Amino acid sequence: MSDATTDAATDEPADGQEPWDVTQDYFQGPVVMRRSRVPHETTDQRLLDSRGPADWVHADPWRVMRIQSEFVEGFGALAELGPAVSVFGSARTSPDDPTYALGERLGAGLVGAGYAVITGGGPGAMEAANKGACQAGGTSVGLGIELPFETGLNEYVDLGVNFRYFFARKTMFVKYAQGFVVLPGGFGTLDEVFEAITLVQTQKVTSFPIVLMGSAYWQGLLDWLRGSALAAGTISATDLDLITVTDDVDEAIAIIVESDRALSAEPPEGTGTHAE
Ligand SMILES: C/C(=C\CNc1ncnc2c1ncn2[C@@H]1O[C@H](COP(=O)(O)O)[C@@H](O)[C@H]1O)CO
Repeated sequence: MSDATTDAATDEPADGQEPWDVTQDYFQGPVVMRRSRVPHETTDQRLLDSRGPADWVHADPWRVMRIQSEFVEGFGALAELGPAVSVFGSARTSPDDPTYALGERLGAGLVGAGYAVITGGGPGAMEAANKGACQAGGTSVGLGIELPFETGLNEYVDLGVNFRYFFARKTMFVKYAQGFVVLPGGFGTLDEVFEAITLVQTQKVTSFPIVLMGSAYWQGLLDWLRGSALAAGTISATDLDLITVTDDVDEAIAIIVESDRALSAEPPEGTGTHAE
């Protein structure tokens, strides 16, 4: 669409029209422009004009809108979820691996204790926890992530949200869960565990339980945390208390239930005991 006062192709004043008055202040929201800064087109013109390069679609301000929309969609989908636990674990755990059966028992047990199960919605350990939750008749949630190799949400997800950005998705895992249970996993799982530990350790969130399942798998990491990180003074002994390790599904669930109960008995947010 072209403007009444300029020729669309050249931005010059159209025949018989007055040029833009560059002696007048030009207001664009809070911005004031004068002389050479006075634009030759209005904001509406730029919005309604479909010609020209489309590079702006890939520019950061536009990206911010997409990021914002992921938060809005995620909050909207999960706001009424009720009590939930986020379960993490390897995307590569095969259905015949004992960890898969552990994930199924965990998913079912969490449902039995009144929790929805939130996972990354992918294959492996995520699928196992969703399967257990789904088959136990509970709420099985998958927060998928757009990856170059598309895997899609596993078939046991009943409520799914697909994210483009990892950080928006990670907010949902924390915001809507009463605790984290972590099955054996690789880099993705480690990232999720350590982000949770960091949030609790720095008191950026109300403390929540982080339970690692599979003691044999996690032993090497715990040894390193004690033998290297603690020994070097990069973490403190109390930081190690932020995680619990167990092989027992009932114990993992009991830890979350107990923490949930203790938190419910605490004064509500805003009374000085919680971090913003
Ligand atoms: C590797 C394969 C598929 C990957 N698909 C994923 N879908 C959803 N979420 C994923 C996926 N991969 C990683 N994640 C997240 O990280 C954790 C698992 O990562 P790990 O490196 O496998 O431990 C998991 O909790 C997800 O949130 C095809 O096999």
